[in-house]
Amino acid sequence: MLGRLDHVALAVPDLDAACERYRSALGARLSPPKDLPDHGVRVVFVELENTRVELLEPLGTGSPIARFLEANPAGGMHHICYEVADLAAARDRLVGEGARILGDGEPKIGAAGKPVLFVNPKDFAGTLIELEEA
Ligand SMILES: CC[C@H](C(=O)O)C(=O)SCCNC(=O)CCNC(=O)[C@H](O)C(C)(C)COP(=O)(O)OP(=O)(O)OC[C@H]1O[C@@H](n2cnc3c(N)ncnc32)[C@H](O)[C@@H]1OP(=O)(O)O
Ligand SMILES: [Co+2]
Repeated sequence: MLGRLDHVALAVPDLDAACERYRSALGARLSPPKDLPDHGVRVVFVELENTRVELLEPLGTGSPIARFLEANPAGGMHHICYEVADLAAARDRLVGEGARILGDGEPKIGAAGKPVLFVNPKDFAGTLIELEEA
């Protein structure tokens, strides 16, 4: 069911500061910042040869990463995102395996313009998983 690793996401308290650190200390290639009000985040991608790292800052009130940053004020690894060929089939399979899909269970359009879903971290070894249709 699993395709390639699309991204690893880091929640950061200050996106501009994180970008500057990645740019100057690591020589990283960064995407332009993008606001995703539907998801409550502002995002920049660090482009790598084999995958991407997603830097996330809270946007607006009720951001899903706000509480994470309260618990981890310096930031930290927030989720991993796997590609799947068929998101509805992947969701149905996971639900059949007893995993809980977050939200209303319906896909939303993610930062790459593709449908995404999130799986409860309590059902996957404490790691929040995002599934993205390839
Ligand atoms: C889609 C756009 C973009 C993209 O790539 O395309 C993105 O990736 S946007 C990413 C931001 N969106 C989301 O994360 C959506 C899914 N997340 C959620 O619905 C919530 O963040 C949720 C349910 C995972 C946690 O909600 P909340 O923070 O309100 O809950 P608590 O603080 O009460 O935590 C409950 C419990 O879960 C543990 N937890 C929270 N976040 C994580 C995490 N990222 N990884 C692992 N575990 C997490 C937290 O420690 C609590 O554990 P407990 O043992 O009960 O103390
Ligand atoms: Co993501």
